[in-house]
Amino acid sequence: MRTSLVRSAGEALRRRASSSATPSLAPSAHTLRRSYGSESTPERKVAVLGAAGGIGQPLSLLMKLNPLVSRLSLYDIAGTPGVAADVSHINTRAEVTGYASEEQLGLALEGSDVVIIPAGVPRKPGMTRDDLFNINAGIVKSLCTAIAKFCPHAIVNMISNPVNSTVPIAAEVFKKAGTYDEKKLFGVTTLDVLRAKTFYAGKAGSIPAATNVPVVGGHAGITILPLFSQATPASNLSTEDIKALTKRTQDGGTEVVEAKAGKGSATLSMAYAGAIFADACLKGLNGVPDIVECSFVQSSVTELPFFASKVRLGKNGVEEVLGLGPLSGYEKEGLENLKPELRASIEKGIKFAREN
Ligand SMILES: NC(=O)C1=CN([C@@H]2O[C@H](COP(=O)(O)OP(=O)(O)OC[C@H]3O[C@@H](n4cnc5c(N)ncnc54)[C@H](O)[C@@H]3O)[C@@H](O)[C@H]2O)C=CC1
Ligand SMILES: O=C([O-])CC(=O)C(=O)O
Repeated sequence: MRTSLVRSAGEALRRRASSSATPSLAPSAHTLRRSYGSESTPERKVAVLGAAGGIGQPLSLLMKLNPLVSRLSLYDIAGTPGVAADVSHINTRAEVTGYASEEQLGLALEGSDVVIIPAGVPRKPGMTRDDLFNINAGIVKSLCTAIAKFCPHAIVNMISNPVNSTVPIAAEVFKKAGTYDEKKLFGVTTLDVLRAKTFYAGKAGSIPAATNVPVVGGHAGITILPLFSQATPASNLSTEDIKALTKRTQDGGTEVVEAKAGKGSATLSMAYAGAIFADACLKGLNGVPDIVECSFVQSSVTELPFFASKVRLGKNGVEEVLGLGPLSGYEKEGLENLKPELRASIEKGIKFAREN
């Protein structure tokens, strides 16, 4: 039956395989200890909600490859069995289970350490992220209601747009349920950071993987504020170049939406970004020191209640929300300009959650 619990199709096969002489590509316990610095790698359950979607599928694949994950729970309202069966055949540590209907959402969530949410509709050309609000706000609200019930202590990585509103919606749902922990709710803005790094490296001639650029604010248009004055390695790009890089970073999502011409928005780069951020959360939970990523979180860095900036991750989620550091005149101006839009999106989310 479609709605029945989809135990990973290859479980029996996998058990047989792991007890056979088949060489495993999964890292040995020794490698794990070496790589992650702790005595043993703890059991960690990660749930992906919206796992059969454009982001969900490659993200599920990447989480299956992550040696920090021991259980991978894949939930979607459509198409989960195929994705779960497919991903489950990869011979890595995580045991995969698929859940294909709302009645199974509780099982999907129970015991989760990290819940990643890429469920919801993506943009088409001509739309803003806020145009997704009417559909995605309800989806996020119902998923977060279930999280409050079945895994109230999980870290939540919100990908569904508009992130500037869906994170405040999640916070309100958790507050209503009495489970809100501001240290555990994250809007995923990692893709903005990847774009800023890539575009900057292209212009400055630095190695993309060795380039760093903090991105602060929010996750839509001008609310995305890359701080190229803090980029490393430093360069002496012209003001015009910095303005063009800023605009390209802010419009990065739209660039992909237009290139896909009606077939959705960023999925592959977003899956990579989501996997990087979830990995950082897992490392933080496992006590790996100095894990810092930008994320949209409850914040007192500005007068806005939620704001993206660098965040130090630890055993309880957010360990410290870091300040903005020194800003250029152009960035200070960008910061002031983004505040009204970001405030309005936050308030829209809060209002929706309180009234529905
Ligand atoms: N934070 C970010 O940087 C980014 C966010 N996004 C956002 O991520 C979201 C997903 O994008 P795509 O994967 O491309 O969309 P998609 O349409 O390909 O996949 C969405 C999936 O969510 C599922 N879904 C819908 N309602 C659900 C529910 N109630 N419970 C569980 N699953 C449900 C659908 O069945 C579908 O499989 C969109 O809102 C998009 O705007 C996209 C790119 C970057
Ligand atoms: O632009 C979109 O709609 C999807 C998104 O958030 C991104 O790619 O940054």
